[in-house]
Amino acid sequence: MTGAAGQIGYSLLFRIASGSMLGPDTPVALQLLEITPALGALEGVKMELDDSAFPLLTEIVCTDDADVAFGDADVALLVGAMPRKAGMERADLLSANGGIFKPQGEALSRSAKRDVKVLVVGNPANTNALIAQQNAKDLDPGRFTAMTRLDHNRAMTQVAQKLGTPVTDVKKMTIWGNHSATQYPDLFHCEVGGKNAYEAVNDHEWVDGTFIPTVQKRGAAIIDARGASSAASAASAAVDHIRSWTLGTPEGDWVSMAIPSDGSYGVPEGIISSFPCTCTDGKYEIVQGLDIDDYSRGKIDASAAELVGERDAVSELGLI
Ligand SMILES: NC(=O)c1ccc[n+]([C@@H]2O[C@H](COP(=O)([O-])OP(=O)(O)OC[C@H]3O[C@@H](n4cnc5c(N)ncnc54)[C@H](O)[C@@H]3O)[C@@H](O)[C@H]2O)c1
Ligand SMILES: O=C(O)C[C@H](O)C(=O)O
Repeated sequence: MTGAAGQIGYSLLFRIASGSMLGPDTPVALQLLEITPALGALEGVKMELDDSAFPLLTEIVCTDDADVAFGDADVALLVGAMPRKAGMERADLLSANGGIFKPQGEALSRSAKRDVKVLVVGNPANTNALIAQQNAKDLDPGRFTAMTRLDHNRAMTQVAQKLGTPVTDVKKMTIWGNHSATQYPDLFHCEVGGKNAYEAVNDHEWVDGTFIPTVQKRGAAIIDARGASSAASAASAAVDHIRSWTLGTPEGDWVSMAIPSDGSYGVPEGIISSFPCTCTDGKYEIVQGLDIDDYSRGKIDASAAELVGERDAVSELGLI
């Protein structure tokens, strides 16, 4: 895990060590990366992990060397990133993150297991994943994913609350596109209690004017309310993403993962965009054959266009 002394790390590490991510029978060795000035704080987190006496936890390594952190890694959680600061232009943000994700991609390529599962959480997550992927010349590009599971979980709860049902009744939620305000949470293919969610809601105004913007802007709403970005829920979503990828998705359901596009659903090939995915035997696959109407088409295309713009910007900066 990178950014291990940060807010998300403080939640995520304890969930992983307890077995939530890889199951109750899988031992966990943690290799934690931080920038040199944060190694002291990271040592404090290690002390607390030690003090929790987790039965599954076999080893904790704290380092500022990416090759040590990624050495023989089965799972790489790229959480540390450069946050947007007041007055920062998008190109500045992409460039600052390129300085992190380019060398980390190179280190993953040198040091991680060939079948490493990479999840990028640090924002802008999709494009940071693309930068890491494009600089990991000796790894299969398909190993690189970005997190839209938090958006997926947020969308599930919004629709469950609207219909007054438990969240366990919500199946086949899909987030399309970028982890940004252009993302498209899709109720047309979602099911609640076995019924089509859009029809069950039966309120287009709510879908268009409340549901979609609430999910799209939830990150900003958390920042406004907490004075800091989501951390425990982001950690929980990262656990969910890797658990689904590793242990599989249940029959009759799917999850949202940002993965390299193969051109499915008209999303330009190569960008790392969110799709409905099933996972079996440690492999993910895009759910095929969904009907996309004009309303959804416009929203999927808008988010894909934003990702193409980000890809072109990092390409111009020489990061990919
Ligand atoms: N995809 C999502 O759904 C989602 C949700 C919430 C937050 N985020 C993003 O996750 C990231 C982390 O959030 P946080 O709240 O934990 O932030 P934070 O600032 O609390 O922690 C980030 C940590 O990363 C470390 N770091 C910076 N550069 C590093 C590098 N090169 N190598 C290793 N570590 C490095 C910092 O020292 C810091 O400890 C942010 O970019 C945030 O926007 C994404
Ligand atoms: O860190 C942010 O900007 C928000 C975060 O990505 C979130 O969705 O909560």
